[in-house]
Amino acid sequence: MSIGEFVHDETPSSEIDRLEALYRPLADAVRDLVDATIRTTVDDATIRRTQADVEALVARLRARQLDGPAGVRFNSEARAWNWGNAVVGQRNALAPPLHLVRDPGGLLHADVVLGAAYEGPPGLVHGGVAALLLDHLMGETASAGHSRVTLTGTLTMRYRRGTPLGPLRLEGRIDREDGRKVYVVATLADAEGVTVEADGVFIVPRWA
Ligand SMILES: CCCCC/C=C\C/C=C\C/C=C\C/C=C\CCCC(=O)SCCNC(=O)CCNC(=O)[C@H](O)C(C)(C)COP(=O)(O)OP(=O)(O)OC[C@H]1O[C@@H](n2cnc3c(N)ncnc32)[C@H](O)[C@@H]1OP(=O)(O)O
Repeated sequence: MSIGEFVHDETPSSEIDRLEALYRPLADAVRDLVDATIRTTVDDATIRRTQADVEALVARLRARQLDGPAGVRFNSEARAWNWGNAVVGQRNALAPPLHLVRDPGGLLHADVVLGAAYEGPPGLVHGGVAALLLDHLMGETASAGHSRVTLTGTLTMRYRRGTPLGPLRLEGRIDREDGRKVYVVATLADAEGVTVEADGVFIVPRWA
């Protein structure tokens, strides 16, 4: 099969910390720009002027850039960084981003606030976004603290009721394992309780 490489990169963790602290506020500002673009009600001239400003900023950043996506890199200290990841990427304004917390006992959880950029039905989280976030949390759950690589094999969602935009919690845990197959269960919940239940088979690929 073909997959981009996990690249061994000897950048020290302290330098990764410094770079993340540099880029995170930029990604936050771009995320805010996305939200503002959806919700603004300013006049036409202001929209056109803002578009020109944003185009100038894009040109400034593109003065020097990677040829392709950011990929996943890791160093000998077992520090991994995947800055472009659609769910947790520290430099990706499309990612909420999810901050995953590993609890004693094997549960993995994340608290997140989803705004206007993640809307599907009016006022509700897009079903595909719910699946995106759950998929990632479940993949990380199956990978057991990056001790192994797993890929999503099959993912099943049960949407029990609409998930309102706003503060949400995701939780995942390993249900059982069978050879290279890791069965994971997870939930997405608002303050009133579970809105989406997911179960999936995550597979340690033959090549890993
Ligand atoms: C190397 C250095 C590593 C360093 C790592 C460091 C840091 C890592 C840091 C971060 C990681 C970053 C992100 C990861 C976290 C989350 C990402 C979210 C998850 C995703 O977003 S991931 C993308 C979507 N995902 C795909 O893109 C998969 C495409 N697909 C394939 O890559 C293959 O298809 C694969 C691998 C699935 C199987 O390939 P294979 O050759 O290994 O499997 P094989 O045929 O040997 O089957 C073995 C047993 O699994 C059963 N089985 C097979 N396929 C199944 C399926 N689909 N569903 C249910 N069961 C299935 C068989 O029935 C058999 O079962 P049995 O043994 O009982 O017969």
